[in-house]
Formats: sequence, structure tokens, C-alpha cells
Amino acid sequence: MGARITPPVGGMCSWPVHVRLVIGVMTDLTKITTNRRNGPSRLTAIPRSRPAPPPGTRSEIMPAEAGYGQRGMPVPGTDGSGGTLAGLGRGTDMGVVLPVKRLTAAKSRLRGALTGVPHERLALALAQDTVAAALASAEVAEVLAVTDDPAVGQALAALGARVVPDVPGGGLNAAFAYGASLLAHRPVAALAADLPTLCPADLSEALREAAGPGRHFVADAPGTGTVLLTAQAGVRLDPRFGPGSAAAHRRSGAVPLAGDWPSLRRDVDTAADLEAATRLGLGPHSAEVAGQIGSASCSHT
Ligand SMILES: Nc1nc2c(ncn2[C@@H]2O[C@H](COP(=O)(O)OP(=O)(O)OP(=O)(O)O)[C@@H](O)[C@H]2O)c(=O)[nH]1
Ligand SMILES: C=C(OP(=O)(O)O)C(=O)O
Repeated sequence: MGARITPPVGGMCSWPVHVRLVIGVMTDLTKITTNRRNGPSRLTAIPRSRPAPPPGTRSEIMPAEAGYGQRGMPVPGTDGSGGTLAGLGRGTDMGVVLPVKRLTAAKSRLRGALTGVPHERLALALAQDTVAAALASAEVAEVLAVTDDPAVGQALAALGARVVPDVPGGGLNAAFAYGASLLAHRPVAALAADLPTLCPADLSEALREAAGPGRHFVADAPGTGTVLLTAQAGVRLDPRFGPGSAAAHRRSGAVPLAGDWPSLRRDVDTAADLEAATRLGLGPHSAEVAGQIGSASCSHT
């Protein structure tokens, strides 16, 4: 498939495009402790008296540079869903766990989907857009990426995620369970890392609906897989991702959430999925890789 360039279906965009402006840092995976409150996505919320970041760390991006308040972008401190960003006095304590495979092995069904684009670049861009959207959600306090790939760790840390190695090395569910165990003090959301259309407002709404006791999940667009599984603090996540995971999560007692949330349900496993995601509106990293100008169409905020 060549990169088919079509404008997003919707109109206004609520994407914080500053993610493209952030400068990364070479960081030892085991030493990254950055969270969204001191990461780049939070810089707009930090008082002006905050000391400048030390040389060699992340660049400070001011709202005007980031495009906030322009072209339908949300003003600082909001994600376009009516809530204010966590750390400014609202939002939940939700920790998002997001495992990513080594890029050489990741998204094998997608290999060759974009002519002339190195597969690893595309696989990374999907994760970058997912993480940036999660960090921009008013309901998310922290994003924890579980990965053994140094390039993934570096790129996601640069966005503001905390990164840990895949210590169990036992596949996707083991990685989710491990990440959740590190966030045991919080409610936890297990999020697929292949959601390049994800809009913060869709994720925020789903997480608000998941606020009841126990576990909740959101099925993918076809209805058979899972894009999001949540567990309240103190409740075991018990992830059952993989083929038929929607039914597996339902059987395990997790409650399905019924909202539309098209940007959340659109996971990208195949070239056809990528085409569907492109029609919906890709996030900035994936759009750039696909040679598409613009970013996710988050008109439903
Ligand atoms: N850390 C970690 N992440 C994983 C593992 N398996 C899958 N993932 C990630 O989980 C997300 C969803 O998994 P899949 O959709 O099955 O992705 P995938 O295995 O890369 O794709 P295929 O090779 O096409 O099956 C992707 O972002 C993967 O990178 C694993 O064993 N460890
Ligand atoms: C991991 C899952 O599926 P896929 O590999 O199709 O993304 C899932 O839906 O649980």
C-alpha cells in the first residue's frame, strides 16, 4: 500500500502537536523516572518561576510554539473534553500501562504497508501517537511504557512517559501485568500501543466511564479484540489480550464499555487498518511517517 493521503473526516483538531517539537534525551532505560507532571506535555502547566531545565535535558516548549489555542487546539490545561489536566486540580489518578515490543519484531502484520517507509519508523510512530494522546488526557496521571527497545524507550520518555524494561519477557499479558504491578497504588488502564488516531477526549471519556468498581474494557473496532482494560486500585488487572480478547475479558468478569470512541477503538494491525486509521485522522507522528500533512481529527471533543 502506498501512503494514501486523504484529509481527516472531521474538522477541528485538539491534538497537542508540541509532541513533534520535543527534543529527546539518551537515557538508561532503568533510570527513567519522568512522569507526565514534569514531562514536556506538562510544561505549559508549570509556573513561570520554575527553573529552566538543565542543559542536555528536554527543551521547554511554550504554548505559542505548541500551537495551543490556534486552529482549534485546546488551551493549556485542557484536553478538549471539558476537563482540566491532571496536576492542575482535576482528573483521576489513573496510571496507563503500555507495552511495546522491540521494533524489529513489532507489528509484523503491518510490515510493508507503507512503501518506502522503514517498518521500525512506522511501528514507533504508532506508539508515539498513542503515548502522546494518553499523556494529554485529563484523566491520566502517568504513562508507564514497558519495553526492551532502547529506541522506543528514548522516544517515549522524550514525550513524558516513564519507561521500564520488559522484565518478565513473557509476552504481552505478562508485560501488562508487570506494568500494573508497578502502579498498584493507582487505578490502572492497560492500553494497546497501536492507536495512532487516539484523541485525548475519547480516552478521557472512556476512563471516566470506567471509574466504577472492578474491571472494564473497550473492544476494538471489529469487536473481537481489546484496546483498553481498566482495574480500580487494589483490583488485579488480569489481562487477557490476544486473539478473541474481548470475549475473554468479558468471561473474566470485566464490564464492556459501550461508548463510540472511534479514535480509541481503531487499533492498527494490518495495512487495511492503517488505511482506515488514515481516513479517521492519524496523530502527528504517524501522519509524518505516512507523508501526510496534519494530524488526528479530534472533532468529537
Ligand atoms: N513489551 C511487550 N510488548 C508487547 C509484547 N507483545 C506485544 N506487545 C505490544 O503490544 C501491542 C499490541 O500487540 P499486537 O497488536 O499483537 O502487536 P504486535 O505483536 O507487535 O503485532 P503482530 O506482530 O502483527 O502480531 C503492540 O504495541 C506490541 O508492541 C511483548 O511481549 N512485550
Ligand atoms: C492483542 C490484541 O489483538 P491484536 O494483536 O489484534 O492487536 C487484542 O485485541 O487483545
